[in-house]
Amino acid sequence: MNPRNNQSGSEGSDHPHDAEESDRNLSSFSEYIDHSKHDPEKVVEVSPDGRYAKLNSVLGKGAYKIVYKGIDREEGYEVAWNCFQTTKQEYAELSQEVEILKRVRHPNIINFHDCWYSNTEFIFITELMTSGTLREYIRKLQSPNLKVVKRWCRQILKGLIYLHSYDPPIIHRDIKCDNIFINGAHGEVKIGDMGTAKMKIGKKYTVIGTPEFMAPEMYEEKGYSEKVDIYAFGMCLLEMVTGEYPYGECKNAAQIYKKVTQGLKPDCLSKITDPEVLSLINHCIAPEHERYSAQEAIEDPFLGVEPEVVVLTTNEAKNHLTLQVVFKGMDKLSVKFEFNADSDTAEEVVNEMIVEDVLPQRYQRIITHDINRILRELSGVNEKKESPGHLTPSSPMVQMNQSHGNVSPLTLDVTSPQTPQGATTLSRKNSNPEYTGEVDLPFKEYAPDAPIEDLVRDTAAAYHRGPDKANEWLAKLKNQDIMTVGDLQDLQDSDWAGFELTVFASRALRNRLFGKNTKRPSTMPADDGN
Ligand SMILES: Nc1ncnc2c1ncn2[C@@H]1O[C@H](COP(=O)(O)OP(=O)(O)OP(=O)(O)O)[C@@H](O)[C@H]1O
Repeated sequence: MNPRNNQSGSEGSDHPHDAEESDRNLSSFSEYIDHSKHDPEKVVEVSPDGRYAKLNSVLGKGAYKIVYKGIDREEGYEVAWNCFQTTKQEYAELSQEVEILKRVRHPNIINFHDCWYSNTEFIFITELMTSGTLREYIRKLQSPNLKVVKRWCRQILKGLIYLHSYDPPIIHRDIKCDNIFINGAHGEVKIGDMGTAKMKIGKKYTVIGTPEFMAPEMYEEKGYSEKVDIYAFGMCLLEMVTGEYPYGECKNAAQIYKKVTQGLKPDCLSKITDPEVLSLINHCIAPEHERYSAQEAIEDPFLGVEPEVVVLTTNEAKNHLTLQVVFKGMDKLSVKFEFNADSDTAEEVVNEMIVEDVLPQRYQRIITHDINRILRELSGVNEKKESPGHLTPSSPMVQMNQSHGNVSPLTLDVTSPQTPQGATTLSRKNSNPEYTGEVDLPFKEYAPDAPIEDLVRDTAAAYHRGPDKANEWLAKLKNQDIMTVGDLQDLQDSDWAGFELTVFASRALRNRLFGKNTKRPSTMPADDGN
């Protein structure tokens, strides 16, 4: 960057003084002008607050906007300086949208930094992506291998899960490979062109999205949901694996419209031979009511988000374990639970977590199998206690934090994929803004005469169970004349078995009532602090 040109609002800041100064280095003034006109590092405009500088370098042009390279002078980063032609009135109408965009922060979504209006242009500053769009990459790589495709898909879907988790969901409306950007060095993928959908509507263009990527319901003008992004994602996946633009056989938007509204799939779909890829695409481009959500798509077998069970802690006797189901490829998504090897079986515990909607059914076999494997390995360790040298680095035992004493059987921390929690206009459905995983619930103090409803409804809500679940638990407790919290507090451990609650419900309620490390009935094992 040339500091001589850093003058605020200077559309070509060629002040005569600069020219005189430049004479010392250049043979003539005209040569300087010529040179600077093509100097990509020349600052040609500065933001009203002076923080951002637009450089003389066009990164790309789309149907709606021109994007220049820019510099964040406060942080020293390169940024993208986007110019979108619009009226001041339209800009003012976007203010709410802009506030939302500023709050959107996710590693797989291009950051929106700032914006203002200047000379018929809505100017906004976003994160700069260095390696072009996914579309360009696909053309370059010809047919990228499936490992790369999976990595891209997971990242796109993580971005969509994030957007759709807002309440109401943020709908991108124009997902396509040209709007997905890559940062070369690490193959990092981010969704771009955020928020321009509303601007394009403002401009009264007949088509909001891109016909090839638009779900049938978008043509119908009856309203649509965030599922339109999943349809578009399905079309992106089709382009990634075939290298062809969907509906390439159509000559114009009208032909595409006809095919899409008749439910006819793009011709290139027939070129897909991998059954897993085909199945995922079909789930994404299915009619709206059958279509995957972003969460379901990322859990599809093709993307290989397979659960794995790891041992977090164990007592010395290796019969009280804290286990955690971790979903590979899904950051921080986990289900943590206590397991008593003397009284629990893997089959029962997994089954209960499925009944309680903590785990999706399709993982039943693999998780049960994994827990049994851990139990086998642990009993093997018990038998070979005298010779512990047999542990290999890959053994789950190596991940174990040995604890001394008993692990509380009451702890149950769960973060499940389906944890919607209603909220105000624009809050995240997930209670934790960072998706940091576990929901650690402290016990809550209840007066002994508090109605049992208070405890049950609180606990159900805390573990993201719906009112139906809470009513089911309540009915079972009331059947046994449990009317107040005090009635439960007085019980012995063995009494809980009589309620016919699932292990999950029982543990959740007891966890809430007695806490992990604090109050507990005298009959329960002493806590070692784990
Ligand atoms: N954040 C960015 N970093 C780097 N280059 C970018 C960035 N955003 C846009 N570009 C470049 O600018 C070009 C135009 O941007 P974009 O496609 O978003 O414009 P548009 O008018 O909204 O698009 P469309 O025609 O798809 O509606 C892109 O193809 C890309 O080359």
